[in-house]
Amino acid sequence: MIGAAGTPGPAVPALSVTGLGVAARGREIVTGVDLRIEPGERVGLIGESGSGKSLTALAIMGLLPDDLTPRGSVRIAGVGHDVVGARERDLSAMRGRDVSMVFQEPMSALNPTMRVGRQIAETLLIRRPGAADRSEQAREHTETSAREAALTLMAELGIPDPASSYRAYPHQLSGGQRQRVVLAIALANDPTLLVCDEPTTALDVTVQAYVLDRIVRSTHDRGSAVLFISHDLPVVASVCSRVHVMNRGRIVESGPVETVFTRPTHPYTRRLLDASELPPRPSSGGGRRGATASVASTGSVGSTGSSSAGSGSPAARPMPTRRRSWTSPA
Ligand SMILES: Nc1ncnc2c1ncn2[C@@H]1O[C@H](COP(=O)(O)OP(=O)(O)OP(=O)(O)O)[C@@H](O)[C@H]1O
Repeated sequence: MIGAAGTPGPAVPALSVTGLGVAARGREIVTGVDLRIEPGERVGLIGESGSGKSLTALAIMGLLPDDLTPRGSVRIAGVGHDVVGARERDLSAMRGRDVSMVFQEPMSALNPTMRVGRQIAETLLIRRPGAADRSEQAREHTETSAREAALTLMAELGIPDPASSYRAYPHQLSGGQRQRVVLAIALANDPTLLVCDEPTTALDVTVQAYVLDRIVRSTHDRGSAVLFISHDLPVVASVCSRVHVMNRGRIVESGPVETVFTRPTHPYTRRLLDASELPPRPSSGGGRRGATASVASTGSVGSTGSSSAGSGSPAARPMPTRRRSWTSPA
């Protein structure tokens, strides 16, 4: 395990999930999920549609709908309570401060009637301890610094012309720009853990590479751990160092991306890989054509570098750019 600064990390994991289950009307949909993510580490969660990835993510965020019941344990570094069974007040304090989430569709995470810069600045203000109690003058100063911090974040995430984008409403931005605003909100308080659920699936492939690159770089710079959910295996290969494979609510295989994607042991993982756009494995018979292009050519995610998260380079490994919609490998 390697910490964000390239030195052996502390014993406390960023995320520790033990025996997580999610039940609907007594029927368990997610069962016995164990996950551990070290500080600064990026870990993928893959599996076909309906395998339970999103429910796992929502349970980690304490965001399950009322008709679903979690069990087991979800601990996040710096949070003094278990997420499972916590009060809504504690969960809401935790979200945005210790853990943030980026969903597939940015519009669902943004307030359509508020300027985007204001939405980023408010996240900074709300989470700043004591912000509401300060004198008017001190508060004004805090608001000015929040605005400046929001502009800096927007520039960091490659939102063009931050000063004028700050004043834009969500509908005035492109999908890729909106997702970068969501990312800015998610990263505003340097969360311990960022959960990404198909963060680039709705984006055009060229924008996708750029947004992925920003996710990798910005979380690396902050030492934030990432749980990265995707059905797109090349994307997972480009972002993550370890991966968990989920099938029918259970994790069936886990390991370093390089191992799982080249020498899978579970038949379900093999089927997933065979249906993916990853280059053929030596043992897979070579029936599939491998993708040839790498995002390295765009100077983006996965150009070179170590496959270990937080080891100095934010990049993981080359990512083939050809992609298609997921279909069940079964
Ligand atoms: N509120 C609910 N009540 C009952 N079943 C649900 C509920 N929400 C989700 N499910 C079921 O739980 C299973 C897992 O859903 P989940 O959304 O976690 O899958 P997923 O792996 O994220 O799929 P996708 O990649 O399509 O998002 C699915 O069969 C889904 O229909």
